[in-house]
Parts: sequence; C-alpha cells; structure tokens
Amino acid sequence: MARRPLPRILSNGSAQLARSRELARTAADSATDVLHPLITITRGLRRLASAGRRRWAATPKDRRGTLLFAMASLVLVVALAPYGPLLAVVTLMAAAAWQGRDRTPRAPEGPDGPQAERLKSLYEALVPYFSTAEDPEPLFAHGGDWQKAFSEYAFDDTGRITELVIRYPAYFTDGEPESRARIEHLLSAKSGRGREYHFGWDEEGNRLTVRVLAPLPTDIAAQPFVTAPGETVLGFTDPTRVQRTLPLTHGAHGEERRDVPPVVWRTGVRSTEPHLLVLGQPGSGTSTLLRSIALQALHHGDVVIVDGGDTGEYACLTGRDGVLAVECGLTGATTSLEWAAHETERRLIAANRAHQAGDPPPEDTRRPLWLLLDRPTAFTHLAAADGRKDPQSLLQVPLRHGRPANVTVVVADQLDCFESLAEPVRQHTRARVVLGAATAEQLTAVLGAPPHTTPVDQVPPGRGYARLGAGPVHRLQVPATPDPYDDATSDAHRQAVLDLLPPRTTPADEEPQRLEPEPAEPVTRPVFVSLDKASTRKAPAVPVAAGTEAPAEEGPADEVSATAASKEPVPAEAAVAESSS
Ligand SMILES: Nc1ncnc2c1ncn2[C@@H]1O[C@H](COP(=O)(O)OP(=O)(O)OP(=O)(O)O)[C@@H](O)[C@H]1O
Repeated sequence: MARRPLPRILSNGSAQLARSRELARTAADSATDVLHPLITITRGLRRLASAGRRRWAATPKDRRGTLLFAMASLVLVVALAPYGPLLAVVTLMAAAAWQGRDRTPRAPEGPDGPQAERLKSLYEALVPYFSTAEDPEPLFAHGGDWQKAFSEYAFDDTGRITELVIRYPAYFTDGEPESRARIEHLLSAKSGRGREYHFGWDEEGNRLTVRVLAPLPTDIAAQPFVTAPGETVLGFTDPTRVQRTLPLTHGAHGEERRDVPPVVWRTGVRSTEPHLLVLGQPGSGTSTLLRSIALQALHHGDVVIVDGGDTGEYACLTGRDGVLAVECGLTGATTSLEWAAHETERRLIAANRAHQAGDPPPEDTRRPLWLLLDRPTAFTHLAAADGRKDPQSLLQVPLRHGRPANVTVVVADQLDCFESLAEPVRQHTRARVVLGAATAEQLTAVLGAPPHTTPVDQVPPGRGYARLGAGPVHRLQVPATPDPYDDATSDAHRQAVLDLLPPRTTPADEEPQRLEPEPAEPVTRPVFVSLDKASTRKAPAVPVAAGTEAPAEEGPADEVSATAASKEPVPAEAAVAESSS
C-alpha cells in the first residue's frame, strides 16, 4: 500500500510553528507602529465620551434642558458657519489626540541617588581586582567613571541590585577559579547577603553578568511525576539551564498547578551516571531524598533499603509490594548486600547466556533493582569494632557491573563522611547531590565543579546542588517527602506520601526476620528464601541471614530451595569475561 507523506506541519511542525509565531509577532509590531495615531485618537475619544457622560450625570435634572439647548445651538452654529463642520472635526480630533496620549510616567533615566551611590561603591571595591599599575587607560581606577564599567544594571523595590553587567579588562585572569571566586565573593557580599547570585562569565567578551536568583519553590510535595521508565526526579531547579518542565501541583493542599523545571536522573543500561551519591549536613534532607527516590523506583522496580541511621525513617516502606528488604542492623545489611552482589552476577550471567543464544535478555534480569543505602559509614564503624566485613565492600559488584544488570545503587551519607566512603562508592557514583549548607570547597570536592551560584548560609531542608556526570551544576530543591509516621509531618504531606506507597503485600509483622537481633556468629554465606511477592513477579529471592530461622508462615520452608542453594555465586569478573567473550 502506498504511503502518503505526512502533512508538512506534522513532519517539521515545531520549526514551522516557531517561524509562524515570529512572523505573527513582527506583523503585530508593524501594525502597532502604523496604527499608533489611530489608537491614540480612539483612546482619546473614549476618554472624552466618558468625561461627557460623567458631566451629564453630574448635571442636576432641572438644568439638563438648558444644557441640551446650549449644545443644540452650538451644533447649529457650527453647521451653518463656513467650514464649520470641518473645523469642528479637526478640533475634536486634536482634543482626542491630546486626551489619548500615553500618560504612564516615564521611568527615570539612570539610577537615582542611593542607587548611583551603591554602584559607585561597588566599582571602588572592584578597583584592586580589575586594575594594574601598568595599565595606561585603566577601566577601573579610584575615583574613575563607574558608568564605563557597568553597562547594565537593575534594582529591586528596596534599592538592592538584582542584575549587573560588568566589563572587565582583558588581562583579568577569568579562567582561574580562585580569581573568579574572589570577585564572586566580593560582589555577593557588597550586593546584599542572604540572596543567591548567578555569575555568568563571558570570557570572550570580558563581561560578567550577575543575577539574583529567585528562591526555589519549597511547597512542592511528593506526587506522581510525569516521567518515562528509567527517569527519576531528584528535585526542581531554575529554568535557565533546563528546558523541560513537569506539570505539578503545589501549595499547602496541592490546590495550584504549575510547570516546573526538574532535575531528572536517568538510570538503566544506557545511563552514563548509573549510580548516585547524596551527601549533606545532618537534617539537610538526605533521607527524604532517598524516600522520594524509593517511591518513584517502586513504580517499575524492586527496592532494598539499608538504613545505617537506624531511625526507622523507612518503616513506611516495610512489607510494601516491591520492597524486598528494609535493613537496620549490620547482619541484615551484610546479608542483603551479599545477596545483591550475587543477584547482579546472576543477572549478568543470565543476560550473557541469552545474548549467546541470540535471545532477548530474560524477563527476570530486566526489572530494575535499587539498592538504597542511608549512612552506610555507620555500619563501617560497627563492622570494624566487631572485626567483621564492611558492608560497603559488598557494593563493589553492583557498582561496577550494575548498569547492564539493571541494578542501581544510591548512597546517602553525611558530608563529613565523604572520606570514609569506600573507594568504589566514590569512584562509581557519577551522579552527585549535596544538600544543606556547604562551603564552595566542599561542593567542588563532591561535585567536581563549583556551582555558578553563591552558596547561602541558611537553606531550607531539601535545598542543595546536583550534578549528573560532567554536566552543569544545578540548584536543587527536593520535593517534600516526609516520613508519614513522624508526628511532625503535616496531614497534607502525610497523605501525599501514603498515596504513593504501593499496597502492602507482606504484613508488617512478618517482615522482622530482617530486623531481628543479630546472631552471635557473623554471616558468611547467605541463604535465599523466595517470598511470595518476589516469586509472583519472578523477582529474585530475598535473603535471610544464615542461622536465622524463617518463620513457618513466611513461605514454603522447602523453598529454602535446592535451586537457591545451588546458586553458588560466580565472581563478577568471570561473568563479565563471559559476557565479553
Ligand atoms: N525537601 C524537603 N522539603 C521539606 N521538608 C524537608 C525536606 N527534606 C527534609 N525535610 C525535613 O527536614 C527534616 C530532616 O529531614 P531528613 O531526616 O530527611 O534529613 P537527614 O539529612 O536524613 O537528617 P538525619 O541525618 O538527621 O537523618 C525532616 O523534618 C524533614 O521532614
């Protein structure tokens, strides 16, 4: 059957639409210019008519007859006088043009007194940084002309600078981060602290643009985000660097709708940043971000949570469909992570066999598996004190080989524990988030690049910066996703989180095998038990600590199965070698 080509508007619709919009805008501008006198006269006639109406209404009824008679006489005289009608029309048009003129007061040219004073003091403060003794014609000199250096400026209602374009001499070392940082620090201090500034360095044109950034919205609560599978919303940012927006509800009760630019992190086999590291000061919202990620991950995948903080902040997820484990103890954490390492290897081997047989990857290797670790360094200290294996060491396989196996690792910890994180964690987490107050040095150390905005001292919880791989550093506000079991949580936020939780498939009191007191003996080999919820979707078996008896009602005891027992772990290196052969 012959195919008809798509109409042009559908094939290159967006370019054509943009062109049409541009044409329409130009035509409208030209028409406004041409019709400007007509518009002014019409506006004037309207004003004259309404003035006449007001006058008529204000005239007492007994005098209206006299007024009417005077007007009729005037009309008669004008009509009978030579050129009378013509002169009357010209006079009326002139009066209408005068009445219809644009009366909005013109903005004063240039800054007023205090504003000029502010700009001058800023100029003087910059002199030592932007001048040298050898410069014969310095752009910056004490007592010099600030207007030559500041080509554009804008102020807010309180008289503080909101935008400034600074020309600087070509010899200023704008390629050196230290030189930039000195200028940025000075400008943010002199222009008013407590606000966030964006600095745009145009190295080619020797221009620095300083802009005050509006605070990011803090009233966005957890909600279903419109994203594709494999996309996770970390939070929201400025519209300057992100083109895409998400339709969101916000406000105390989700009563308003708005499109907001998100920071979207892509995971899975094609991701270039398959694992995430979140760092922050205590109370900055790292657990909240993990909870937000877990709720999104549960749409398409399974989740294992390891909570070194042991504050019960993930209790709401226990027993939910897709949540394979919520571990708060060292033994449980170790067992789960051992299982996760074996599961990664199993997936790699299964996918490799399928590749070799020319089949698509098996279904049970494709469902995303998420390992979410909150404060794993707490377990590192415990394990060291107990002479046991550091659970972080078990992350090596999921981190190195997780991407093709659809295994994603998210680690959250405190900023000052950065050095205590295991080398593979620091090496393989190319997506990074820093929440809460942090110095420029800390941000650069974690993100690998300084943000283009000034960090502020006081930030709301969930505020920070995100960087995906080698991309730009984004400001970030995490959606409020509080612990619904926390008394301090507002009803609206509690309900928002509860609405996103998957149904309970395992009663909460059947879960504690993973939360039970730890056995005296360290676990060396995990035993796998298939829980109903895992087996129904052909998800991997869930680990139970060796030496811990599975409760009778937990699942078929005979499912502590030969298959599972026979799943002797294959080293990841072997699996990878096999897959590449
Ligand atoms: N994005 C956010 N919006 C609103 N409130 C938030 C946000 N993130 C965190 N909070 C609030 O801040 C408080 C601390 O959050 P959270 O427990 O997630 O921080 P944390 O970094 O994990 O702290 P800790 O290390 O002490 O557990 C909580 O009351 C939480 O509800």
